[in-house]
Amino acid sequence: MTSILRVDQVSKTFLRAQQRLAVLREVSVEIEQGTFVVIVGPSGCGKSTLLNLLAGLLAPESGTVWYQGQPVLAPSPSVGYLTQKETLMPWRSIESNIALPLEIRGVKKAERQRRVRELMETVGLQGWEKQYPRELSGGMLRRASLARMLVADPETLLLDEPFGALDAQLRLELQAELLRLWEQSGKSVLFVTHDLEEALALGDRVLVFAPQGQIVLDAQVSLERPRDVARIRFEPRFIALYQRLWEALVKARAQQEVTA
Ligand SMILES: Nc1ncnc2c1ncn2[C@@H]1O[C@H](COP(=O)(O)OP(=O)(O)OP(=O)(O)O)[C@@H](O)[C@H]1O
Repeated sequence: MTSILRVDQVSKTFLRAQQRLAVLREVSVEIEQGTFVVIVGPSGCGKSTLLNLLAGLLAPESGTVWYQGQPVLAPSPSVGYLTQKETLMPWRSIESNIALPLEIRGVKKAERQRRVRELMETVGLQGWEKQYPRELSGGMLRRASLARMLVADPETLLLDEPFGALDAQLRLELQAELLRLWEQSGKSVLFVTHDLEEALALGDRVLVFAPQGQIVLDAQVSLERPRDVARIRFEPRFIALYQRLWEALVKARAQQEVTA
């Protein structure tokens, strides 16, 4: 299999209270084309920073991030990024927020409208086209952001805790929808979550990060597909994998306490 994303010996620091804080230290990881890879790890271990580097929003201090064999120097239309924080524009209606990536690419209005309607239906937001972000619940805003990320059909998706704030039912619905989209499209996905059940229900592979992006476990999730996200958690193999992830996470947290 060919890797679509490659992080090669990447380090990143931030300045905090006049001190250099090492957030990623010589991190190397490869993501194979078409796979669904999940990252879990304690808060502050550098997951979002890694996604920012992969999205071309930050530059590494040393090492290189590669996308399809080219160094990443700026954001690319081939890579969709759903950040942890909502970034919908408050002055634009939901449909015009979702249409924005197509507008930027100069897609004609009729085609924009067709794609936006299609995506709004996919994420269950039909009827909310003319509303503004302030009129939507947190879950609906997430769905709108998901639609905006998908509208221009990027080949690789970076998702940072996309379903964290949703109620359990909606979360399962959107997980199932994302899996369906992914299974039909052959896209590559890198997904960050704190929820181990979500990681195992979705991923082909789960990476457990410790502080500074150190990988304490790289686990293949050999559960059959397509998956029923609601039921898969009751399978014995799922439970065994959950236990492995949990133990790795405990180890990662212990390292965090040592470095804190
Ligand atoms: N722009 C910045 N300036 C200074 N420090 C930063 C900046 N961005 C992130 N950090 C710090 O870098 C560390 C890693 O942050 P990051 O958001 O990558 O962690 P994370 O693993 O995604 O955490 P969480 O699970 O809570 O989202 C944190 O200590 C954070 O405070």
